[in-house]
Amino acid sequence: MTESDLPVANLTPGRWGNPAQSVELPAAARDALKHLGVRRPTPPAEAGEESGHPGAEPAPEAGGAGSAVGAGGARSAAAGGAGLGVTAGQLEFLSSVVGSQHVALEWEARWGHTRGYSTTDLLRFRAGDTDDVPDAVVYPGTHDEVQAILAGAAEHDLAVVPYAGGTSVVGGLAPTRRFITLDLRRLDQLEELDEISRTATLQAGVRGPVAEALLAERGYTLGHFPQSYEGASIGGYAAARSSGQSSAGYGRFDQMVVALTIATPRGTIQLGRAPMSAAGPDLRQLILGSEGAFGIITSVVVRIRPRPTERHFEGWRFDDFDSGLTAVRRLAQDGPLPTVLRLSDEVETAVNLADPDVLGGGSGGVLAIIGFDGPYNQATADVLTASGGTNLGEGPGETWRLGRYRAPYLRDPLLDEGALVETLETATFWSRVPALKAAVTQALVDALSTTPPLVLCHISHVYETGASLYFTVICAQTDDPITQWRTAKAAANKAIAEAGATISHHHGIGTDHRAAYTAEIGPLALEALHAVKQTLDPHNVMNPGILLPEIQRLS
Ligand SMILES: Cc1cc2nc3c(=O)[nH]c(=O)nc-3n(C[C@H](O)[C@H](O)[C@H](O)COP(=O)(O)OP(=O)(O)OC[C@H]3O[C@@H](n4cnc5c(N)ncnc54)[C@H](O)[C@@H]3O)c2cc1C
Repeated sequence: MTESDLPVANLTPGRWGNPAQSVELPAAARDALKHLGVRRPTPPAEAGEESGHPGAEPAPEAGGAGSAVGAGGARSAAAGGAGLGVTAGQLEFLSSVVGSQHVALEWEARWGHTRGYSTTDLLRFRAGDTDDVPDAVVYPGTHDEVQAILAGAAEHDLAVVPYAGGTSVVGGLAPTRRFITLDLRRLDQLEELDEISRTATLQAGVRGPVAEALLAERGYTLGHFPQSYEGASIGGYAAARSSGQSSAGYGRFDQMVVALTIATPRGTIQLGRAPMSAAGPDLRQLILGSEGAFGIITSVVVRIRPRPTERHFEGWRFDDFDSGLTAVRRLAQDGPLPTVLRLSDEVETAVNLADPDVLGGGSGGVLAIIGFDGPYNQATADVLTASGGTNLGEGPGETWRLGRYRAPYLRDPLLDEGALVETLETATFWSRVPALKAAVTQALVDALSTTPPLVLCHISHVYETGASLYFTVICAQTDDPITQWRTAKAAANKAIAEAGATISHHHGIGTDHRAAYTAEIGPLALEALHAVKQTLDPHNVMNPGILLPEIQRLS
């Protein structure tokens, strides 16, 4: 099975993954949770029930995103009457642009576009928290429709949140004002494939597996495989500077983008006339990572590569994280890099390996995974051997490859059992990696001292000058797990800032990281970004409070 065979997961609100493939927690994991003091919480409130949010109408009988896109969405809800989140004038405007059948006001569609998939988001779903529910969900079908909505948004007093796959884990879909959601799923085309230049023009709503399948038909791959691959979309990858598990071989998503089109409230901008250019600053980089604050990316031109005819994955053992770190740094700096390069620390190795004998007679150590899209490269293996690594063969590599999208499925059953489980990530230069890892781990342990946590860490994105660190935290939930996590996350953010690292390597900023981001870039850089926002979005209709703190709106 390869990525182009995987189906798109139709995510349900508040629970990760393809509902048809939910996973059970292994019995051994349940036992392990007892050692962390994890106890099953009292049954959660029925998610999706109304809780008096000012814009919420009584839940209608059926509907949902699927039926909303179908016939009669706006008409039927409008006929339903009182308490709609949008005014008649706003509804008339939206319907005039996209057609009333592409405006959904039903509760189920709006609830299904509420927030994203951070653990805090999931806990708020479980608590039935209806803050952040959009007033309407609109499904534009063309760039021009997106452009027309943004151009008229201020006049109709609408704040707009673009929604691609909905997998944000940083509060990127929860703005600071009431809003409508523009779901881009109808922008689902491979517009052009230039085999001579090896580029593909993909619309923003194409989901990861669909992009791979469309390219596979022509013998190509994008090579972008984040762990959210089953749900996330091209537009979201670009807007949040995503990085996939094969980044060592294919690069980050922002490195793949050669051109893009963005609709802003002031008009359309097209960037990228050539692969590289000395014509001033690279404005593509201003839009990549802008998380909808300046406008909506409607299509991107990405570099593509021939589909590999063979793939190899294998596991390697190192005595400890430090020796593994030296090995992956050597590969990152002097090569040859594999396509996938991943190093788990001692705790992550112990937690993830059901069979510790994989590492050789229970002697401890840490696990590294390397993968090649294409022929096996013995020179890579030679560097690992010279750095003290032991080749464990294909078994652990294949286990990782086959389970790579399943790990996030465990979060919901863990939450069901009463565990708090969440991830965070950062990046720094090689010389600072050990201190950063120690500082973040200590901050989490201290902040969660009443529910002692397991803190797992791995490296899976490497550069010549540094790497990202990805942490997973597991502990017992307190009675207020949302505050519990926010406190721990604040401590981790502080440790990241004090260590001179970045608040995010690939999850982005959203609302959760906004304060840390503004501190990271400083007041002058923030002012410059606000000036860009003021120019492209003078009435602040785009993603208010996401990425940037809100500024005063022009009247
Ligand atoms: C289980 C899980 C695993 C994950 N693993 C990874 C990983 O391995 N690597 C990684 O990089 N990320 C990962 N993420 C985070 C997330 O999947 C990425 O940030 C992804 O890029 C978001 O894409 P999306 O299509 O879901 O975007 P959305 O969540 O819909 O949107 C993200 C942000 O961008 C804005 N936006 C969306 N589309 C556009 C557009 N066309 N133009 C302008 N703004 C837009 C949204 O308003 C929002 O602020 C993971 C998330 C989960 C839940």
